[in-house]
Amino acid sequence: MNYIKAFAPATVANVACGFDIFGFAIQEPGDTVEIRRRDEPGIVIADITGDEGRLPRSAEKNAVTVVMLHLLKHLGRTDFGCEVVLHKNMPLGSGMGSSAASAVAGVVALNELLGSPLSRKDLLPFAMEGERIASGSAHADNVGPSLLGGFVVIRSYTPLDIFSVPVPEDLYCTLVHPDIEINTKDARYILRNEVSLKNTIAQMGNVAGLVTGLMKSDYELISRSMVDVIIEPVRSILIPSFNEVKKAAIDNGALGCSISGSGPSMFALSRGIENATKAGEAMVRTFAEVGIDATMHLSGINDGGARVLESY
Ligand SMILES: Nc1ncnc2c1ncn2[C@@H]1O[C@H](COP(=O)(O)OP(=O)(O)OP(=O)(O)O)[C@@H](O)[C@H]1O
Ligand SMILES: N[C@@H](CCO)C(=O)O
Repeated sequence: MNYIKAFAPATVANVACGFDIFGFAIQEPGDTVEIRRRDEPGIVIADITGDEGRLPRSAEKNAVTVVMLHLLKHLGRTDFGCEVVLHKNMPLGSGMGSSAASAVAGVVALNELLGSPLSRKDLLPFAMEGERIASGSAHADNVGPSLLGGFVVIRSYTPLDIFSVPVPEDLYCTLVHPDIEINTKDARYILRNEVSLKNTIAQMGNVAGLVTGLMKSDYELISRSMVDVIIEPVRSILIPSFNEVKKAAIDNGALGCSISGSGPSMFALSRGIENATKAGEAMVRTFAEVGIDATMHLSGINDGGARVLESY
């Protein structure tokens, strides 16, 4: 094989109460990567589309290629060379898992080109290196679901222990991206390192409630559990009209609404596509009231994750 084209989806990380431990994949948008074998060793970025020239062109600095360099080193394939074209289909600093989608598409494409020496799950630590370069933290709650699909729990980082939770079929996500930018690095920097016992107890109850609600298709329990008493109160100040947008989603039929990843995107979960549409439209209208354009993405939970689109 000489050529692979792969797609990796956007993701919603944290899912309200699960900072760094919960994430799920949506259907669209996502990044697409094309890689082509070349005779000389080394990885070269030949082109990037959709980034308005903002992303690094050096293979050591871009999430899409950093993960490939780590994988090649692990496999002892320093003789290998390829050319990479990245198609960015989502904004940077969006809270939609933009850097993660590039990293996952890159590592999946390269693994396929090399004849699939590693399983999907074994690619995770390499994909996490893309997050380290993008935000200074190798969190797995975007790369995990983008790679594996579905709703993912990271039970532990050391050792890495990740698993999937089944979700109700009629669960829909509305992801709304206001036209502003927040870097994950900055949004992590403002968090406190200490958490009170009272908030820890409340958060643990909601984490257990959300997983149980998803597994039992108990929409009421999902709704009651989409509460974040630790991260959201700090980060929501970075998003104009956060409280109004959240209220608009819930008043219009959403089960719950919170920050997607480190923001500024906000997501809502709803039972059924009609509620999800109504909630999303209300969220977009509420951002518009303060002069902010917002884009809505409506999707079921993507249970397949990244996929190879073409190979020859
Ligand atoms: N291929 C890539 N795609 C996106 N960002 C990249 C990529 N490679 C490097 N970066 C850098 O990562 C930073 C953006 O990452 P950040 O984690 O803040 O955004 P995000 O992935 O949209 O957010 P989140 O992880 O909250 O969903 C930018 O500084 C950007 O230059
Ligand atoms: N869990 C990470 C996700 C970033 O998308 C954070 O909230 O910083």
